Amino acid sequence: SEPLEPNIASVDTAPKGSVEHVQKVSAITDSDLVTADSNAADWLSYGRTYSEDRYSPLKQITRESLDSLGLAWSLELGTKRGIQSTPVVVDGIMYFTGPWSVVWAVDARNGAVLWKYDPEVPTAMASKLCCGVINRGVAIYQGAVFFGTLDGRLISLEASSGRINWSVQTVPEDGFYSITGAPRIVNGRVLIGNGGAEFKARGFVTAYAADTGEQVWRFYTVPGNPADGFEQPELALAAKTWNGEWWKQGGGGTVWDAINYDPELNLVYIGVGNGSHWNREIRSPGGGDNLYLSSIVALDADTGEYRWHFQTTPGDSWDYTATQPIILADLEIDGEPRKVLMQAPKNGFFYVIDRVTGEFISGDNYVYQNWTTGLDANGRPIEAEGARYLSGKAHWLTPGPLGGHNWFPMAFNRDTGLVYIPTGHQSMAYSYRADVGYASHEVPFGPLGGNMSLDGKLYNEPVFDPKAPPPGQRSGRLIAYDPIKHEEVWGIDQPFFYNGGVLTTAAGLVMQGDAEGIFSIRDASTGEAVWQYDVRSGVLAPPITYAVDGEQYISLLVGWGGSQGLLAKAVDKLYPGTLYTWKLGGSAVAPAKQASDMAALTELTTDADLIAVGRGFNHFINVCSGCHELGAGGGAVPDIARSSDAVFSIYEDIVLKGALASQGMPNLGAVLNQQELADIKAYVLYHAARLRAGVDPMALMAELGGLQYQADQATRSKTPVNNVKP
Ligand SMILES: O=C(O)c1cc(C(=O)O)c2c(n1)C(=O)C(=O)c1cc(C(=O)O)[nH]c1-2
Ligand SMILES: [Ca+2]
Repeated sequence: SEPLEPNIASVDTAPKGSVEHVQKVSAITDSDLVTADSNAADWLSYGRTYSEDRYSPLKQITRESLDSLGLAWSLELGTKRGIQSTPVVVDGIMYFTGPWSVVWAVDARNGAVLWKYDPEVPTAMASKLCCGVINRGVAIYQGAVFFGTLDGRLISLEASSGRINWSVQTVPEDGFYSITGAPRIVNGRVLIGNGGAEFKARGFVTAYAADTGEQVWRFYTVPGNPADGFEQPELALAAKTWNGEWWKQGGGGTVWDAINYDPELNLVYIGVGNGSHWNREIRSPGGGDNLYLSSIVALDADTGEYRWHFQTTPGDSWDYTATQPIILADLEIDGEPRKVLMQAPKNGFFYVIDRVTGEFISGDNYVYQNWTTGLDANGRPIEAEGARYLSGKAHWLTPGPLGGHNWFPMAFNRDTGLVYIPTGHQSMAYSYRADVGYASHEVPFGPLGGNMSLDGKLYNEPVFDPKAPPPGQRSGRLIAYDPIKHEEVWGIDQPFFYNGGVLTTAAGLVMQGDAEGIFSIRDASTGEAVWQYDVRSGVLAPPITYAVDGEQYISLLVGWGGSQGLLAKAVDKLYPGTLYTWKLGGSAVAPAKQASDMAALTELTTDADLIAVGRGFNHFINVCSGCHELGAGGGAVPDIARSSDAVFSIYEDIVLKGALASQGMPNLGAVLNQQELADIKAYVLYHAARLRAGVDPMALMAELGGLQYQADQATRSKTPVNNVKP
């Protein structure tokens, strides 16, 4: 018999989807969350259970029954921005987030929308985000739906109606903080982190009482100014690993994705991000490990007090965050049962850590990396010569700042013992010249400010590694990794760098959507694709599976965007964001009508010099790129490089006078002057011309990084070019 019925309080009398039904089934308790593993039918929290292994016990959909798998329903979401959310499902009611932190409640049997809540994030917020207007999901508990907003609010909604219970501002309002990650529920509290370490942030995670929104505890990941005193005793110790006046730039260490909980140990595990600035030499001159950057930190769930930490990348200089998803598992290692946590952070090593003590068990490369020659017996990286790029040369390092693995959830299958990881291969020339310094203290992003370029060759002599992916080349690979034998069991190469998160099931299946717009179900033991469906837009989000009324469903949110979607297209046709759901015998037809070919790139040309183009690129990144995905095709937000001549003819009115303010394009008259606007136009037309000439988009990014640097050099003695405040 298959475990297809939820073991949470079900309602027999009220019809599914009615207020009475939703009220009852969304009244999730702590015990429902602790026993979520035995509730095969539902998907109660971000990673399905507290272990966040994304392993579903459902097995109605098998290799054998796949022949009859078909679309049950689909729902168009009216957006063309990136979608990363993991839906949660309880007794046939599904909740998820879309772009701009909008929340949806739908009937999981047919896609009927029960309610939708738009927190009305100010559109100007887009310029304070590294990676698009994305959100990774909600938490449900005691009749409420919790989620974070891009502008830093944590909101509780009534699950049955979408009406607001409470809302709290979780970050300083004047900063560059944002929330993209999903909240987690721990013992009556809602835990939420934030992002912003590419700008100017000091990381922290906060616990709020689920019923009132009152703050219970907050844990800062990096020390502030010692003169102000330390909020937590271990920060005094941590401060000894920092130098200079790091607090002026916040230090970084944002907790923007992984938060796990082990109910038995009553420990919370947080994944801590990169430094701000990226380059330690600027952030903390003279060195230091810079605790707790790029670490996994264990906290007491009740008090938020520090218990232990494991630092994956001491003294991070590469944006090697350790925020990547964490999976809790019980493994037998050298004949001993061990309670472990597993993570594949950006730095290219797959870690198995004792989650009771923080002891390092193993760390192996899951992708090619060249910033170390390996790890020592305690898991500390042995840095390769030149890895800190202080030599006056540009060092071609892999992984680059997008990591060997980013936020895309991996999955662990207890039956095969394998971890399925969506990995990526890419490099960057990290480079620094002390004589250049930073032009901007607001935006320490890769190519900005002249300390790093995307390929470095225009101003610092590059040191290349022939084994690392060369400039402009990025690819993906879904791997099945054995955490005990330390080996890849199978791997599927993928042409594009970013592909979707992963789900695995007790039927021996692994599921993932990819950047080409194909959703694949694979044999978990061999990787063989046994079923595929064309979802027609690049996929970022992970699939989930659930059961209602004895039928198993698979759902996947589709919508291309995020940090890669801002730069590069996935497929040539643009479809609106869509939620697809399949079941055995499903015969629904996918919506077809709204597909549109991309508008052609403009053929207008520019006679501006390359310095103006470099300046324009700089302004574009600071002011425009939060919304406009240049050259990528555009979606709800038009691609400026594909504007019509008519649009270009009123370009100044649009940007400096608010001609399209009613359609969401802010009036930037107070932000940009006419010269800056002319530079941006020069850049846009240059970009379009280079793409029309067939230049690879990633190689073009590298070229533009160099032009930006030259422009910065040219204007450095006069006005800093990087000081535009959005
Ligand atoms: O340092 C940060 O605060 C921060 C935040 C985020 C985010 O909130 O999405 C990303 C990153 N860093 C980051 O380094 C990164 O590679 C990244 C990729 C994405 C994405 O959505 O595709 N977000 C983020
Ligand atoms: Ca980052």
